Amino acid sequence: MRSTSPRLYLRLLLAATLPLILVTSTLFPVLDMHMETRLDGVRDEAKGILRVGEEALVREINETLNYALAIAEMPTLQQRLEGNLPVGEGAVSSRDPTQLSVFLNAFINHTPRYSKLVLIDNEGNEMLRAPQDTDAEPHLGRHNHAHTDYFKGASKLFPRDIYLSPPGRNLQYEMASGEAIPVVNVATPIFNSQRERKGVVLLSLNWQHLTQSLYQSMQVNPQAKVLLVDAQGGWLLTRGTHQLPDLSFGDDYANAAPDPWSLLSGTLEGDIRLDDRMLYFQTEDVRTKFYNSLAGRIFSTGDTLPWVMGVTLPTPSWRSLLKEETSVLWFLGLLYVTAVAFGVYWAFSSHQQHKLRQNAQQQAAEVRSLYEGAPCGYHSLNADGIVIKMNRTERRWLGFDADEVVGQLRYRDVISPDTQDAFDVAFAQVVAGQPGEAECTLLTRHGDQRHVVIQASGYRRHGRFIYSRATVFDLTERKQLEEKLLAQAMTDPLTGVFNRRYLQSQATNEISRGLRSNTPLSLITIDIDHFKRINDEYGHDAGDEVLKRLTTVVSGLLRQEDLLCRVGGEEFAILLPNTAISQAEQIAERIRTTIDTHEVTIEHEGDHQTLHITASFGVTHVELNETTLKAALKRADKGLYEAKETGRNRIVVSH
Ligand SMILES: Nc1nc2c(ncn2[C@@H]2O[C@H](COP(=O)(O)OP(=O)(O)OP(=O)(O)O)[C@@H](O)[C@H]2O)c(=O)[nH]1
Repeated sequence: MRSTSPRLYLRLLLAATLPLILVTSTLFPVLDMHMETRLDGVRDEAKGILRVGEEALVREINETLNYALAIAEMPTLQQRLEGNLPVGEGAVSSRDPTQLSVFLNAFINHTPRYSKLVLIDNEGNEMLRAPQDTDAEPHLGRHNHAHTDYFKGASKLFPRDIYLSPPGRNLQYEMASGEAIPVVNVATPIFNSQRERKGVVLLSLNWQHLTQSLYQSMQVNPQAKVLLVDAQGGWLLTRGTHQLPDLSFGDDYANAAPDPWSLLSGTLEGDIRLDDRMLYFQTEDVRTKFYNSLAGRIFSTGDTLPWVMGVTLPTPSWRSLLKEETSVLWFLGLLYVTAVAFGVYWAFSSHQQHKLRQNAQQQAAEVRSLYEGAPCGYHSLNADGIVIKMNRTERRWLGFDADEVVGQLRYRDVISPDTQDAFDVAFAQVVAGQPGEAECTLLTRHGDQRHVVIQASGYRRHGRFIYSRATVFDLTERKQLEEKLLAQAMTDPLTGVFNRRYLQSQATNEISRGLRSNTPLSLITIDIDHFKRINDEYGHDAGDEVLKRLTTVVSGLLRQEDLLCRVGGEEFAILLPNTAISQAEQIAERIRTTIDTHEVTIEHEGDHQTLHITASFGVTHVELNETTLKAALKRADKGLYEAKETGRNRIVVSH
């Protein structure tokens, strides 16, 4: 339990976090695509607004160019320049009362995009000015424009070519109604009908008016913010950006916003993300981008062209996207909850499975331990009798390691030759589908023998024998016990010699052996004389002692193959294989003499008593055609009886 709980917690944690990661990683690209689509929409809208602004800008500039050209080609204007001497010192054109002057004044007054119109001769002298009440620029000494950029620029141009003074930081200011307004000067040369250069006409474009019309045209979306910067990063509008609201004309946008500027200045067209806004921009070069214009070529000086024009619009945030896509949110939530539910189910079920697996493993280990350490042997054999499995107990009996038996050992080879037949029969039964059992002797690696009984059955699949499963019980102890019990059953507990039952069982063997070898078999019966007296005089224990001593003495006089048995209380019998009756008589005599001369010392009432014992004997032969010892015993007893009757301590042979 100590190790499974953290495992469960870990699984639950995984169940909660993995779905989140999976769902997010699956749906993020979809939402991201949504976001991209929105951004594309914003980009398209910005492009559209920029297009409108660009048209307004180009229109304003083009109209100015066209007006400048139209004025330059007015015959009266050319005549004015040809027919009059240049205006001298103090003789300003604003006081010219001619019809031309009236016309031009009216034109300027009714077109607010222009702040002034100036007619300049070839020497730079101002010939005419409209409106008349416009003060001459303070930097123009004596109304001479000879040193101005527009005069110098336009003086070299061909007909219909235009000079555009560089706006931006070079914006020129002039006073109008007491305030300094920025202007952009547009100048074009004036030629007469003989194509002689006669002077220059200057038209000043009120930049404030232009930017105003830009704002009006571009603020289709009230959230749109306009950007117009010259090539040096000079700010060209009256209002600032969303991020830099304090910017005003001529300010250094490049310095104030270096990051966007580095991108703006290096690319012709594109978009940039500025925090929560998108800036769409493109370069505008009014020198080349003109249409519906009568102008030839357009020139300018300085390095402030082209301008960069742009518009910023707010970009959608993730929050706003999700707010709009509530169905997606619901779907996400549902998906996540379902995934977590599945995850939790998985965590619990796999935890349960883990526990079951652990239990199964534990049980398997227990079964394996029981199999290996069982007090009996287990083994499995394939159809060829090769060991495919054997438990530790049986391996230990045989003295082999696992790798020496599995797939290596033919089980029949460890069975003693005399029990191999029994094994073969039982194994054949098992292979045939019957249970088989055989008592065999196993030959161990160390040369020992082990008596076992093997009980086996076969494992079959689709009616085919696959392998046998055998239980091997060790019979050694049982055999020993049996032998012990048998020995006990056949032995006289007092004297340790065999009893009557054993004598009778062995007699059959000895009779048949004698028959086979054609050798005689004799029998002696012995009965201690007056044994009752010993009991009576010295006690039963003393009698027992006498019986034991006598047995020892008699045993010492016999051969290995002779069989001494106690057949009654104080009566003994000796079966003598390969012994003729005459030899048996001699043996009986030797025993009788030994007993007679052998004194037995016993303890009686604290004293040592020496007893003289004698015994009587009956001797007979065993007929080899008899199957039991019954008749021989009877004959011997007859002789014994006779010996008793005739005085004891004697031998009587009965034939
Ligand atoms: N101490 C002892 N006495 C036994 C045992 N078995 C039998 N006896 C005794 O042996 C005696 C046999 O006596 P009897 O059959 O009358 O014969 P006997 O006294 O030996 O006299 P004879 O055979 O005629 O010489 C009995 O008193 C039995 O009680 C025994 O295992 N131990």
